Amino acid sequence: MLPLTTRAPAKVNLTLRVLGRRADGYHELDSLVAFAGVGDELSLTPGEPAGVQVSGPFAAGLSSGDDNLVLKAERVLREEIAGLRSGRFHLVKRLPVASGIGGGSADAAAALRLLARLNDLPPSHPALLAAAGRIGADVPVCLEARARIMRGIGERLGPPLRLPRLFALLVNPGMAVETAPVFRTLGLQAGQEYAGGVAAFDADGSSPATPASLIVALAASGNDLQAPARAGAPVIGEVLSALSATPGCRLARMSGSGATCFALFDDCRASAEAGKLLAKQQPGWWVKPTVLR
Ligand SMILES: C[C@@](CO)(OP(=O)(O)O)[C@H](O)COP(=O)(O)OP(=O)(O)OC[C@H]1O[C@@H](n2ccc(N)nc2=O)[C@H](O)[C@@H]1O
Ligand SMILES: Nc1ncnc2c1ncn2[C@@H]1O[C@H](COP(=O)(O)OP(=O)(O)O)[C@@H](O)[C@H]1O
Repeated sequence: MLPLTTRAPAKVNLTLRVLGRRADGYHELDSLVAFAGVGDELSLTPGEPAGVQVSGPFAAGLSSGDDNLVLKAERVLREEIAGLRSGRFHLVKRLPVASGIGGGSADAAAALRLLARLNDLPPSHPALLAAAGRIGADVPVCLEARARIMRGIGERLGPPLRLPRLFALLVNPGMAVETAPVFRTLGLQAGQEYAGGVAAFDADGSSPATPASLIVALAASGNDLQAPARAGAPVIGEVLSALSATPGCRLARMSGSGATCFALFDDCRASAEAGKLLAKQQPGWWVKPTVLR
């Protein structure tokens, strides 16, 4: 049987506000999430022996064992849907691992979408969202991979937003950053509220209509995890400085818990030129011009 395929686009937290810490230790967030043109690719060949094979530029160092989030997604969905049909996955890993752009979450969400197709489950089947929430905090927003406000620990999703296209440059300095220690560095006790900065804009209202007005709204907000991540990985400060210094950069910020940062530009020529410049200055960094939407 022919493989089923899907893309697993990178998630970018355009803003990320921490509102407090829950009794279970997880943090309440308010984050405007968008998705990039760059991503992993996942395919599923029905009927073949179970497992995942990994290839691509970031395959090294990523396990193809049970801890791969693709296989975790399959396991969790199997617990929700008795008699689930599956097969062998092939993951082309193009996104840096543990990098704040949710590559693993995107892969898990992609696996859920492929399994839904194979088992004739509609995309709105409640088991898919239930499974997504059990796999990881970022997986629900990656299921549909459309821009929206994400709240709670990631399970409360606003309606899809029609954001103007943003011309962006994504840069990762090649340092994996674990998420949990970054949250811990905020130093919040269970039940404590956090007076972070302002949210980007009201999730239920309309978003700014032009890229320029959206960038102005974004600039008034921020990422509350940026300072704690920088404290543990000072190279993030170097990435932000390098991005801010590129001609035409309107905003430079970290995504998620880092270390990937993004810069926003007025057009695709400016983002491409900035990409060429940075790739020359820092040949060891992952540098990707892309469109966020
Ligand atoms: C920070 C964010 C922002 O989108 O992105 P990344 O940096 O991972 O891309 C996410 O909230 C990450 O989501 P995800 O990576 O799925 O997190 P999980 O695997 O569920 O949790 C990893 C660890 O992060 C902490 N965690 C995660 C989410 C959250 N809202 N509060 C937390 O305190 C917990 O310590 C948890 O044990
Ligand atoms: N398919 C996968 N892709 C990326 N990371 C994975 C995958 N499966 C398991 N992981 C593990 O999940 C953790 C988070 O990875 P990732 O989603 O890339 O991070 P982030 O959300 O910070 O971008 C990493 O420690 C990685 O080893």
